[in-house]
Amino acid sequence: MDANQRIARIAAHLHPSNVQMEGGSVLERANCRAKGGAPGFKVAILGAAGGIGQPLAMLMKMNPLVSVLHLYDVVNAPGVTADISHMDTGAVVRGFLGQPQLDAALTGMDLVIIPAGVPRKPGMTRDDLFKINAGIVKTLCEGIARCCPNAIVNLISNPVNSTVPIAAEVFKKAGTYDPKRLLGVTMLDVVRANTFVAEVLGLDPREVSVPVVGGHAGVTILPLLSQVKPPCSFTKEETEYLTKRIQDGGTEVVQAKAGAGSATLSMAYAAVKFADRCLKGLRGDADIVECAFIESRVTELPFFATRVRLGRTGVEEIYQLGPLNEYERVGLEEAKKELAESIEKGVSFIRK
Ligand SMILES: NC(=O)C1=CN([C@@H]2O[C@H](COP(=O)(O)OP(=O)(O)OC[C@H]3O[C@@H](n4cnc5c(N)ncnc54)[C@H](O)[C@@H]3O)[C@@H](O)[C@H]2O)C=CC1
Ligand SMILES: O=C([O-])CC(=O)C(=O)O
Repeated sequence: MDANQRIARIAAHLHPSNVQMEGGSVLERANCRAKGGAPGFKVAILGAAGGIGQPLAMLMKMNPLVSVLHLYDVVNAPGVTADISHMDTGAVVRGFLGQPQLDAALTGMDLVIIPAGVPRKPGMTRDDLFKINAGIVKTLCEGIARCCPNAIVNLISNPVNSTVPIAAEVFKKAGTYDPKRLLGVTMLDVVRANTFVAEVLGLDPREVSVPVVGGHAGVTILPLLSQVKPPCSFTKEETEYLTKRIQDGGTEVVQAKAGAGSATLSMAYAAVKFADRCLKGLRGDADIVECAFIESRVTELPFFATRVRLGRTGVEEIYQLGPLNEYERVGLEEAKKELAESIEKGVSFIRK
């Protein structure tokens, strides 16, 4: 490239219309750069302009495993894309606005993260979001089936206990379903459990690991405090306090935000932590074990969150629950009752 060409290119970059949106010549340049850049994974965020989406996009732009980052939303995708694209990290960022650009956003992706949909307000349950979010997840998953059927999907939109079964049914209908690649994100429950347990034990949360199984709503969130690492024991009061605090962590934030939404920053942190583990699995790293809500035979229910091993093909091993104490056995029965209904609601939304 000679000096004139370089200047023309810089000038084009400075022009306001030069936000890297789908369909322009800048996209072609970005494509060239992406090819010449560091090898890495292609990641799309659907709902990238939202409360979770924006910090999630920022943190994914900082992830060295990502070479291309597609930001899709039905509003404000150009603004968020322009902003994030100025970060001097490796990933090339492109924005996609509205349904007509969904397919372009998804084509070629290795990992799709979905935080699209409405959040709770005080007094609502996650299930109250079903009416709106079920349709959003359906539409987005139809796009994934069309454009990147082999991508790993990290589903964040609530109610996760129903949206994951919805996604599975959409993929089955399209003939693209692979249960190893569909994961409901329950990482925030683990992140909260690690934090609250560490507080009680007087430890650094980074030293604590709490398996959280079941699902992602109220009593379906089942922390296995008998399996905490490092090994420890809790009094009955501590067990009850911790279990309830972990189960109600989302509501704690919804109430504190008083109508301005639900957890966004801690969720973006948890989503990036989880996505990074999925990418490391895809890369072939060994011993990548995390909790996720997936198709499972660990219980009689078709979906259940447990610890899973992630690898090149997604979920490569699903771990059993391990020994439960009496408190956890009672909690498990309660969790399964509610979970069964939420799963059925999701399945019948597509099969109806
Ligand atoms: N799995 C988990 O642990 C958690 C899940 N959530 C859930 O994540 C979802 C998003 O939460 P927030 O980011 O706080 O909400 P938000 O309202 O701030 O953002 C949602 C974004 O989705 C976009 N959107 C709506 N319809 C869309 C469509 N058809 N295609 C693409 N984008 C679309 C909106 O334009 C908006 O930018 C909610 O359902 C919330 O309940 C929230 C926290 C934790
Ligand atoms: O509570 C909510 O509505 C959002 C959520 O899932 C969480 O923070 O765990």
